[in-house]
Amino acid sequence: MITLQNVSRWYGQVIGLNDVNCTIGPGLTALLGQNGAGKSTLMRLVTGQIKPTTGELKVFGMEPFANPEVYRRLGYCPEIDNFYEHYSGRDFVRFLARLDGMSASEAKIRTEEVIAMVGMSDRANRKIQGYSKGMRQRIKLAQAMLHNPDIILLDEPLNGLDPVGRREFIDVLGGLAAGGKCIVVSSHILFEVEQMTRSILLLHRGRLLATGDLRDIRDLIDKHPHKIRIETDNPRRAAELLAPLPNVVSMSFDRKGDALQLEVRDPNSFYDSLSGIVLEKQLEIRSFSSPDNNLESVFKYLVEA
Ligand SMILES: Nc1ncnc2c1ncn2[C@@H]1O[C@H](COP(=O)(O)OP(=O)(O)OP(=O)(O)O)[C@@H](O)[C@H]1O
Repeated sequence: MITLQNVSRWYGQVIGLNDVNCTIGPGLTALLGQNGAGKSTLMRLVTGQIKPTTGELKVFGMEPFANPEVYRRLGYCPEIDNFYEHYSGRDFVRFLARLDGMSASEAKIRTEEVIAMVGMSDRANRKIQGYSKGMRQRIKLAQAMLHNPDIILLDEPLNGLDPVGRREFIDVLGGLAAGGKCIVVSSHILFEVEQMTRSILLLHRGRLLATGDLRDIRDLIDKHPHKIRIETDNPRRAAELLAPLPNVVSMSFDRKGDALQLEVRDPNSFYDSLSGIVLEKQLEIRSFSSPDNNLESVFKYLVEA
């Protein structure tokens, strides 16, 4: 549905997207990258708001810039909110349906359909100004679906959502993708994307660093020693019990003496062994965390790999 061939976009002296080649088809694809990676630039290019400086961009086989034929089949949820806050969600969506050219009765029917698709039927009469972030995202998505587009792009839709809201919204997106739509979602948070899809485009400083299955990238990361921090009242005992495990590469104590830092290979099998030891030897652990489980580490691994 979307193809980019050697697409670059410059903003004066600044490069927003650098020689990107990719195709995006039906299903849910995540654009993953840190701030400034080029995610919004790619979305603005695909939605025809800006033109590539060089290269060829096709959406449904056509150039999207200033092309209403493409716009009719695209839905877009920008990162910013731009609602009439004193409208109810239902009135807002119906108003946009009318702007889209639907008759009053068509607009009424279609509004109910899209509001139901995003699970807002029972709450859409409340004023938008009192909505949670999750409800705002749902209404934004509802209005983007009014004209039944084949491609829907959402810029950082999970920002600020609590875990329940995030799960629910991901389920709504998953449902649309399963129905054959092409859903493109940008995010800068790795674990958010992992909950959402396996299909990713990894952007870094305007370049496409990796595409495909997130699990392959995970495997690549897991080949490197993985840092794990275990907080416990007795780090020495923890060290004694964990040192014999085959995947532990190194260990050090935290200066305050209440944590153990480890480097392990194959973190999943380490976690399996850890839970066995905790139960069998009654090792008390307050918390454990993996400072490596973030996007920066992914880039570090990929760039250095
Ligand atoms: N209108 C603009 N004028 C000048 N530079 C821009 C403009 N828009 C984006 N850029 C630059 O292009 C690069 C890519 O920005 P872009 O907004 O696409 O990244 P992003 O991944 O969406 O990041 P963010 O999550 O911060 O929006 C950045 O270096 C940014 O500063």
